[in-house]
Amino acid sequence: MPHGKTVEHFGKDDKPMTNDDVDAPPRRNNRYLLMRHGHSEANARGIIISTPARGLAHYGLSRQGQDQLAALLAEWPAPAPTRILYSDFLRTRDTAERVAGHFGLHPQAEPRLRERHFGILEGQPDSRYGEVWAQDARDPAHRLHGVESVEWVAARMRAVIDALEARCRDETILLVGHGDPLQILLTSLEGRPLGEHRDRPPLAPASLTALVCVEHASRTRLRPRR
Ligand SMILES: O=C(O)[C@H](O)COP(=O)(O)O
Repeated sequence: MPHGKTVEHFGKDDKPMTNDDVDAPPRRNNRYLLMRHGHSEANARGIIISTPARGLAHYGLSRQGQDQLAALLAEWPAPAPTRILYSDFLRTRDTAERVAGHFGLHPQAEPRLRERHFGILEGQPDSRYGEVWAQDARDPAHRLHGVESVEWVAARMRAVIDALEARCRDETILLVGHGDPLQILLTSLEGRPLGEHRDRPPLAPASLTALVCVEHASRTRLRPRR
């Protein structure tokens, strides 16, 4: 399959979008859209919020994140989801509920989509991600600072896809999650070494990535055409 920038007509209203990456994927029963939550209060404060104790009830979308969601929903650059699963952290729940409301769906909480647990770095400045990511590149099984290993994150994220493949057919399923877990999932699905997950361009808040799909043999980062 070719690599490079292409334009593909993709979506219920046939809006063209760019895709920066085209890979040969396995055939799947469903189409998947991966979404990072909108900009959050934790992102705004530059801190790591990775534990259910804090993340389930606090640190929802910032004003910037709410605006990102409104803009995305005004010009949704993908097929309409038929099912939405989300990490039950507040920032992802809020994101999922806004998308679900727009499409008239009832989103389902899926704890396996939660943020990677960053151990003793919880509440620390997000500048500390770098030391974990550096160690990830050396050893995807490491638990430096008590963080959840890349291997564990990959396993629980892959399990979500596997379960959906087993029970759903021909659906467009939106998974709303967090930066590291989604990057790790993509790296795993591409069959690349898990330690390379931060070699991918970072997924921006409120970004949408299509993981293809029955009809379309490509993996596509989606953007409305400006
Ligand atoms: O990838 C990252 O920078 C962190 O996982 C951020 O987590 P978040 O997506 O919950 O902000």
